[in-house]
Amino acid sequence: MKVGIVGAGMVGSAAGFALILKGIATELVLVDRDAARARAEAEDIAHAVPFAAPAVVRAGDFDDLDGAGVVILACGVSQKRGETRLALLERNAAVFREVVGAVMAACPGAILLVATNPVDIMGQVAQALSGLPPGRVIGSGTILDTARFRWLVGRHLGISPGSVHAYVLGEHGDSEVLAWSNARAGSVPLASFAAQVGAPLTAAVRERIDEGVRRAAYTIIAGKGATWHGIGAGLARIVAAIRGDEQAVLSVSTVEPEVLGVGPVALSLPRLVGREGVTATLWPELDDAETGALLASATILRAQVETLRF
Ligand SMILES: NC(=O)C1=CN([C@@H]2O[C@H](COP(=O)(O)OP(=O)(O)OC[C@H]3O[C@@H](n4cnc5c(N)ncnc54)[C@H](O)[C@@H]3O)[C@@H](O)[C@H]2O)C=CC1
Ligand SMILES: CC(=O)C(=O)O
Repeated sequence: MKVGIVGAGMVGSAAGFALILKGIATELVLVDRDAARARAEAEDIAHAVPFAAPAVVRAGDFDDLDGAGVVILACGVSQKRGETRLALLERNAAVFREVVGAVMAACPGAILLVATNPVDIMGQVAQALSGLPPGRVIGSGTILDTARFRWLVGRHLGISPGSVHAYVLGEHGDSEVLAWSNARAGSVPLASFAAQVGAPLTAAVRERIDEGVRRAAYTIIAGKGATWHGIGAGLARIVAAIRGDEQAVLSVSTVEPEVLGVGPVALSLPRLVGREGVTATLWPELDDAETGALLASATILRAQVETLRF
């Protein structure tokens, strides 16, 4: 599959590297307003091709996105130390006003995969600017938070994160909701599994894991200025699901007409992802506290959208 990436910074280039190493993209085009950066990243990623599957990697202009099946939008500003994702909204909405029309002119048939923060609202902006059906504009949403959740739970239980079936829902941001009540290890409810392996999920353990997921970006940004490896792998996972028409259940963000009475709003829920993008939302069973937290998250996102004109 031909994949385009607009924004060849840390996130865009990490996604490109993951797509090449995993053999998901056969052609990769990097576009950035800093053309020298795009050329340098393309050359660096191309040097990984001899260690992976055959692929063409190059820098280009918007016109070179022609024929792409997926275009990843990773352009714009990122958080400085201590800054929230929501604080980026106005600046990145201005970037999308420049970029989305140019992408659509070059490849109207592509699925847009948004990584730029605040990713839920940027996905909603991209959907409105592109005029594409909601399922063809996918925000990476909580794919990364879900990975962080599974990794921390797996480490606590001493099992593979791949055997942890648990999701983070709502905003990719401070109001996100860790859905503990329906989480499982293998086919066993999480609390029962934890008791069986002698690693109970006490309130203190849950709080530590919640903090580890919710604050991960802040902690990593404090240490190295930005995050990129995790989201790069997450974006590659979503593209793989599209390319393979997998109908994979992934926590990604799309615009819903309403969530718990709030809308239209984009946030993450478990969704089916395949060749046509998102084709279904799978409403999870949540307890009252989680439902309340999801409603609060939807309300925060909707209030931010209402500050924008697009
Ligand atoms: N969704 C997620 O889970 C995550 C999202 N992010 C977000 O991804 C975005 C990118 O982050 P980084 O790659 O670290 O930033 P970066 O600063 O390294 O890269 C951004 C790139 O966008 C380019 N750019 C800016 N305006 C442009 C325009 N009008 N046209 C073309 N290119 C343009 C810049 O030249 C730069 O190369 C940020 O909004 C960040 O918050 C970061 C990590 C995780
Ligand atoms: C920066 C960001 O959104 C993250 O690492 O979660």
